[in-house]
Amino acid sequence: MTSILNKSRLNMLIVGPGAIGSLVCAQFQEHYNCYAYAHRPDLELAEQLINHSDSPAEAKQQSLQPSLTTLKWQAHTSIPNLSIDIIWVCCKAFHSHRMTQQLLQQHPKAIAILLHNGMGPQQALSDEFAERVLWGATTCGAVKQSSHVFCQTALGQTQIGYPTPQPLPTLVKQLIDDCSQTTPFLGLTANPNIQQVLWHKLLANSVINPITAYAQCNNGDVLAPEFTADVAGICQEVTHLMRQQDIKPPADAVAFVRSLAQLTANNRSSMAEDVRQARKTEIDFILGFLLEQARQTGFATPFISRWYQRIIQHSQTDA
Ligand SMILES: NC(=O)C1=CN([C@@H]2O[C@H](COP(=O)(O)OP(=O)(O)OC[C@H]3O[C@@H](n4cnc5c(N)ncnc54)[C@H](OP(=O)(O)O)[C@@H]3O)[C@@H](O)[C@H]2O)C=CC1
Ligand SMILES: CC(C)(CO)C(=O)C(=O)O
Repeated sequence: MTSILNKSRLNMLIVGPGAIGSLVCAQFQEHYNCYAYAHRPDLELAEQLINHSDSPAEAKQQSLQPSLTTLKWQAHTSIPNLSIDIIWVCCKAFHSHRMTQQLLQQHPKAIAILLHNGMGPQQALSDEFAERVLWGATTCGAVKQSSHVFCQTALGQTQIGYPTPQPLPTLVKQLIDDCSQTTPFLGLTANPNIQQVLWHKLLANSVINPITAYAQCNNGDVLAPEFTADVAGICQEVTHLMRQQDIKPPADAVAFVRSLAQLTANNRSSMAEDVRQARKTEIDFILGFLLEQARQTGFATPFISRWYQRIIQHSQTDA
């Protein structure tokens, strides 16, 4: 008999019930109670996730029918005194610290798993809540298709772990185990070196996101000769900062970033979309975070500084 069938249903709270939040709900709703944190009173939850068994492009080519998953989540405010076991933090990086801090205080049994892009809130929350905070990074992709529908655009991997090596709580091991036995939406795995995973993702986001946001182009356009010097310059600065933090950079940082740009060539980065839709970007948690690291060590970062300024001048900055 599987582990899923042996246990009572646990309560999960999804903070930021957007694209990534809908994947978390789809992944766990059969065996866990999924609640979406209502950060505003008029929040309407999406009802469906369109999921292709393969990449959407491949599915289209092969005329595969997408599968539809009905999302069974409820708004959290309607259930007072609910005891939460797991908090999935799927909001944007600029909401993460305040929301997670508040919810971990309100739910003293809960463990938070942070899935947003960028860096900064992770360390601050671990400093305050220690082993109640797990760090995560996902290569899954999802977008909003209409007001009540999200679409999974990439079936990737979601890695979670503690920033310093220590055993995962039984409950978290159970989640990973359960995921491996059901339809994969998140591809959840444990990684004892999650800091490295997050820094490598930060490297990619430091190059692809600002360039695509500023030039309003697809990820693949970052490979164009006009950006070669910027790609190399940002990579050189980020890898220097990684080494200063004792994080091992990819063997060839430029090749690493270029291969990700190639892999996601027809996609638009999250920052490109945020700028296009005049939404606040996560620049302060990507290049802003790196600028703060550089400031602390006195390392000059002309490429990071230039691209940070470009995005700040180019985008909306309100909360
Ligand atoms: N989508 C993707 O493919 C990927 C996204 N990521 C990262 O995951 C994170 C989430 O991205 P994504 O799901 O795309 O973003 P979405 O915009 O789809 O979702 C964010 C959600 O947060 C909600 N929100 C707004 N304000 C608050 C608040 N104060 N407290 C809590 N929640 C709030 C939004 O609701 P409202 O309707 O009010 O705006 C929305 O439901 C980001 O860091 C992103 O970079 C990482 C990899 C891939
Ligand atoms: C890896 C990349 C650039 C994929 O689009 C991403 O994480 C983002 O858009 O934020």
